[in-house]
Amino acid sequence: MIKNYIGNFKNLLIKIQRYNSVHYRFYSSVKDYSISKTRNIGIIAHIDAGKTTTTERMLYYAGHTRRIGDVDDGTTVMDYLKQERERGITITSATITFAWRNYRINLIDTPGHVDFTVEVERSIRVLDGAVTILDAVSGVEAQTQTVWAQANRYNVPRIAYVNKMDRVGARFGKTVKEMKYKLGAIPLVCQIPVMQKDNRGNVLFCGIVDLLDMQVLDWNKDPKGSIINKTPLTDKYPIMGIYNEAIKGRSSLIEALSEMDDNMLDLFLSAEDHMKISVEDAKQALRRLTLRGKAVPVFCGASFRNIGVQPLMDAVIDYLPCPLDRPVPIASLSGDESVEILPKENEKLCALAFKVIHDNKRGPMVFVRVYSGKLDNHMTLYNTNTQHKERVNKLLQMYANDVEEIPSITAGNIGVIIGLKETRTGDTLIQFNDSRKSLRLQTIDIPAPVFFRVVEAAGISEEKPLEEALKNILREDPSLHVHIDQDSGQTLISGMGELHLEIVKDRLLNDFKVKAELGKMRISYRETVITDKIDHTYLYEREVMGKRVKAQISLTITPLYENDQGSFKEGGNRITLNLSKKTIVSDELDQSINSQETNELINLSFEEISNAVYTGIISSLYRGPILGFPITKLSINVHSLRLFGAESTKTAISTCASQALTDALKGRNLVLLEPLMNVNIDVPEEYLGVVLGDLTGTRRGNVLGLETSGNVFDNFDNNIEIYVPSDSTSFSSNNNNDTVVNPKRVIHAHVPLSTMLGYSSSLRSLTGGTASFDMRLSSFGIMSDDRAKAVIREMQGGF
Ligand SMILES: Nc1nc2c(ncn2[C@@H]2O[C@H](COP(=O)(O)OP(=O)(O)OP(=O)(O)O)[C@@H](O)[C@H]2O)c(=O)[nH]1
Repeated sequence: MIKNYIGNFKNLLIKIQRYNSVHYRFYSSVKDYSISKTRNIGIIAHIDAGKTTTTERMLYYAGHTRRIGDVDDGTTVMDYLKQERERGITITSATITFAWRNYRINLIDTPGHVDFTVEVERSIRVLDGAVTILDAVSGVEAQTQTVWAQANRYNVPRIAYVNKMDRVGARFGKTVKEMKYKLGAIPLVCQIPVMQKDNRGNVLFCGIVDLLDMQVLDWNKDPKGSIINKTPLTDKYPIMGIYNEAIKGRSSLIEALSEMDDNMLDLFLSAEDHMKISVEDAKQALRRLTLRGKAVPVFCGASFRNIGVQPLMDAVIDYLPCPLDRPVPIASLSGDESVEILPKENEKLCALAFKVIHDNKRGPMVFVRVYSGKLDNHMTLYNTNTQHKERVNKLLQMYANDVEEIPSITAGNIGVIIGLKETRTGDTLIQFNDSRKSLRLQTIDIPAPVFFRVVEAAGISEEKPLEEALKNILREDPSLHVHIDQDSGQTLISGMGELHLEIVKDRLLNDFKVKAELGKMRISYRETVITDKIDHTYLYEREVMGKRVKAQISLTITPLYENDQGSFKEGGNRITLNLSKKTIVSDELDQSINSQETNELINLSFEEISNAVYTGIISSLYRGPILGFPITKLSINVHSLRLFGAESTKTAISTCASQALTDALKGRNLVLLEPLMNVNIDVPEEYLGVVLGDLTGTRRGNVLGLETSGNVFDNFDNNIEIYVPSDSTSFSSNNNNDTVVNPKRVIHAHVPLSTMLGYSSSLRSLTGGTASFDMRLSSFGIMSDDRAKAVIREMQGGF
């Protein structure tokens, strides 16, 4: 027995020496759970709602950590990038796996800041369900609405957690109301808060009532909140009013469930009393409705005080879907064909790389969700986007900044691959010997970057490391773009916001240790032409390596209609190739249209020729004639291409297409466009005037609407009646009554981005930190002559 023990210990030491960053854990193993016992969930919310604080508690209660990390001290497990700890915000989505009630939870913590919405979107893409955290004082904030809409786009079932119930001014009922009014959700309240007065008369949040099993839960026995005290709620309970409120809450919940769920309706009709409906039946009905996206179960707590987190973890298991509960993903094959990707281990492998992180020791870490089949260690893969063969060196399970090596990742699970050299965020991976080489899972749309900065190496010896570092950052972050300015030769890096590029700078200098300088933050403008219609034919003729290359292209350019955003991929333009195989090739001797197939005359397929034309048009759109900003808002229709003789190459065709477009725009009425942002500002009534004045004055904002937050509930046309616990009863926080104290107004406006630089700090100083805002690119608008001249002067003054 002792021998055995020593033998095992030696093995363990050998393993530790072999790979010193693998941590062998003795708690909460998460292996071998079936797909139905897996939950891939995310936490989405407004900045500072308490995502990281809540997640840290989840890890602690699941036994994954031995102490509770604190955002304010910079000791959290989830925010593990140096910049995240320093700034106390989440930038990259850390993925973490832990076990709860014998289920495996793969949890993705997502950033709340508006600059990182792409990060949220790519996480939502791979989630099966989400926990929305709301701040009980601020309620539903602007960014909550943004992330809620993102989750709607992917039909992600959600539960909600109203956090910070311990704060003065916390109002659970008002927050529930706002969920219905502002988010368009049907919130079903599953818990109500227990509030109690202390000796000094302050009302404190000290527990919750579970409306399903009618028990009072408190965490008073253990300051770390590991022990939950449960007491059945009866009419003898010492806090006045709470029993009646709970009865009202339970009957409303059962009624709402019966209105929406047929099984529950049957039970409801046959039961004499809603109290007789079992907890299990109610839970099942709630689960069915949540999975169908019909309702959102609502819970409450104060994570920072260690109250309410374990019931939330239970709710993740009870109400959020396993991969089998989700619609089967459809992947595209070449042409119009598509295939269902079944979540089964014995199917062919199909995985999506949803995140790439560069790790100094391990190299690129590719986070994947396996949709079907099984991904084994050392497998040879095929990346259908880059069309490269890739080899798996190691598979890892992540525990935030801690890892465990695993032999495989099965269908429905999330893990990390080490060893892939070319894979980027959004790529589809299959097994190398799979014949479905064009199989692609749907990827996310990435909004156009609106800021850029020049980045320069501090010396010649730093150029290579800078190039390498930028390459790695680009693989990680698809919302960043790097390109070389043709006139100045400078490298420009563009992204989604000021903070986004600030973090890139931090990472280049501190993580990648590159000596580089970054120029001023600049707005990324666009260019377009004001015209009715341009018909243009262009002849390209060159001598290339002793051979004469000749091609002719005809195209038509028209502006896109006001509401037509164009295609993301095509930079807000719409490119149509109206080429048919029979009209492409002409014999030089006989200029008439030749009826032969393309490949009989030249060595290129029709697809290669079309791709070359497309690439040429795209490259020309990338750099406009005024200041070299991308061209946008055009519809370009290429309707004829003639190749003369058999010598045409793909490069020659691309160059012809690119020059045809540039030539067509020469001497036309070209204008500069500036990014216009959709701005939503939550502001207390007393600061409304000052914020509006600032917005419509120097910031040139155009106010589209004003709403009152919270009180407009009745306007919402949603005929399911929902239960809203009163915020005015004796057990509720601080004796607030239902009338909104400090009501907030929501300003919706269109504002040029150029006037919104540094807006967070000026809004903070205008409102004493009581307002919050959310900003997204709406469109690109034409600039006035004066503004355009000023921008041209500024840009020509150098970067
Ligand atoms: N009073 C109180 N404060 C809380 C509670 N939960 C979180 N906080 C505080 O709120 C602040 C923000 O918490 P985080 O957990 O970093 O919020 P987050 O949503 O992860 O923030 P981002 O990652 O930046 O989006 C910190 O100062 C926390 O200590 C709570 O239940 N009560």
